Amino acid sequence: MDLIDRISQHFQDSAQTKLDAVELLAAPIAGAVETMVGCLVNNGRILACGNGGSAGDAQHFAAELVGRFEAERQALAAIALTTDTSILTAVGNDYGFDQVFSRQVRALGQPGDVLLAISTSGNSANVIEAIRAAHEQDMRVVALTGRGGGRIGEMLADDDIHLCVPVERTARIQETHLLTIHCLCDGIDCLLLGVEE
Ligand SMILES: O=C(CO)[C@@H](O)[C@H](O)[C@H](O)[C@H](O)COP(=O)(O)O
Ligand SMILES: [Zn+2]
Repeated sequence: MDLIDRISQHFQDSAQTKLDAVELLAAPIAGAVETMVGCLVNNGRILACGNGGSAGDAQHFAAELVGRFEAERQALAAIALTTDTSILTAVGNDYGFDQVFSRQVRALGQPGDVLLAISTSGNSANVIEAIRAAHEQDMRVVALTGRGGGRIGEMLADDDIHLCVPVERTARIQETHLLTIHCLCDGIDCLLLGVEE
């Protein structure tokens, strides 16, 4: 397969993964939008975490809420737990890397806040610990996972929301996570502003 063929295959696979997932994910994404808007209008905050590409996704989401997505609106309260290198190194060094997000959830999270937990495998220990801390703080969890959901899928509470991309390949899961994040941002704007397009 030459490079052009490989690139074409990536585009085909990515598009197909998204098309295959829409039936499964549309309703729970809408539920996640309602949960997030309910949190935000009650002065709650959305905390977001993940590793590697998913750290980038957490930051992307927070940027679109604090800044904006497509429509002009008020700033919305979202914090990526992946950005403060002093906190990440201090907590990682003193308590272990598994605690880098959970410690921040315990510091910042309040009842009624939402944790956006992102893991393609559903098995990252620091994301699992963050979910555990969120439950202790009476926060709701919206989990973006893949590959069947892993341990995260098994630990979610009944009123949490699981958005699991039903494929194995990390790149495809991440690409569908980003689309999902844009659907969340669009849905939040739609409910807050009545944005049509
Ligand atoms: O972006 C990629 C691979 O596409 C990597 O940086 C990937 O995010 C990292 O290996 C993460 O540590 C994977 O963690 P997770 O998604 O399984 O929770
Ligand atoms: Zn990646």
